[in-house]
Amino acid sequence: MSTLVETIAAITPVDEQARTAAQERQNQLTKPPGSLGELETLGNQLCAIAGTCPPPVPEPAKVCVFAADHGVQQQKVSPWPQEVTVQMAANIARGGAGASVIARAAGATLTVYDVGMLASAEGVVDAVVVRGGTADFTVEPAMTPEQCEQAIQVGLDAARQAVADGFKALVPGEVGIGNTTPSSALTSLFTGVDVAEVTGRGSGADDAMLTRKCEVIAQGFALHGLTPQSAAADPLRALQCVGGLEHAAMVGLILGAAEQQVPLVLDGAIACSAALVAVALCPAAKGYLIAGHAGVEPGIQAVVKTLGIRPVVSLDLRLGEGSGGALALPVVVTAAKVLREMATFADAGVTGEHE
Ligand SMILES: Cc1cc2ncn([C@H]3O[C@H](COP(=O)(O)O)[C@@H](O)[C@H]3O)c2cc1C
Ligand SMILES: O=C(O)c1cccnc1
Repeated sequence: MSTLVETIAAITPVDEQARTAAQERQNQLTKPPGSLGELETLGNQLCAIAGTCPPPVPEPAKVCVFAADHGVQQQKVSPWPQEVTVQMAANIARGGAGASVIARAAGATLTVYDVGMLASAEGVVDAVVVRGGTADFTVEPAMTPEQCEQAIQVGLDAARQAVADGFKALVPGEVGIGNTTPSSALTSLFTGVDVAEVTGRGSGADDAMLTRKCEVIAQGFALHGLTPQSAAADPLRALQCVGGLEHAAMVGLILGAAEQQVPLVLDGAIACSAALVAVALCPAAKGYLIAGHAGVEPGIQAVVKTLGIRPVVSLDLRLGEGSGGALALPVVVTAAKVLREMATFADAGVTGEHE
């Protein structure tokens, strides 16, 4: 079981030579060059991740859903009662949630990990860091440094186990009532974009609640002395002060995927905010990230812009749970198959020269 420090040291940048080889192959395939658009870019990225062209087909995939509760919900930042986290974790594990259905449709396996809900839930892996979840970050740091480290380790271990079990792509998912508030806090810190611009209605906040979410985040920043500069200098402290246990676990999953050199297909605003922390900790991890979808939460846009990645699907989702990442999986698989299965001009006897 290697630690976060060892994992970061083991992550290598993706292979740019393999990306170049992939682009050359794209140009030999029986299509006008560039005609498969961003599917080509995605296929090329899969080659860079695997270090080989054509790339392996990234299936089967595993969706790892981390479930936790949030002390900041004491400030009423979500319209839903906190017990919904446990209830939904059980529902996701049972197969009845949105992400369960979408993962099934994509042929992906989904596992739910409890990293700190109010209570245990049936069918959910016990990886509890602290029962009851984080502390209210308007009063004290959300996590102790040890809790934060332990939650990251849950994600790292989940990634390693998944790859050891034969999974070829990973999707981070989450459930946690109130978790769009810590997500917006992290996204604002690591993009430098104003809190108001990256904070949305989450699971249904009205205007008054939306305003309160922004105020609560500002309060947290003031209490913990957090600025984009301090977050960049010490990303773990920012995560520990205003993040959530599931955010920390997703940071671990993302870094674990990069270490294992498998593609990591991001979900919505919450997973995207964790990706920013992972990349702040280890810039080389960026090359392994695929933006699953462009959803409704405004934070997603700020993240994909900062990371320079383009969402695969855009269907106005605002669910989380890993749903948007899972929905993108068939497209990611297709991008690999194009490079593996399309005939070249030479193979097919099609004239490749043109004016
Ligand atoms: C029934 C239900 C199912 C969900 N599945 C994901 N979320 C999503 O909504 C929550 C975040 O939004 P907020 O910050 O507004 O609480 C998280 O649980 C997230 O996974 C759900 C929310 C609800 C209510
Ligand atoms: O973008 C998301 O993942 C999201 C949006 C709203 C609520 N929960 C999650």
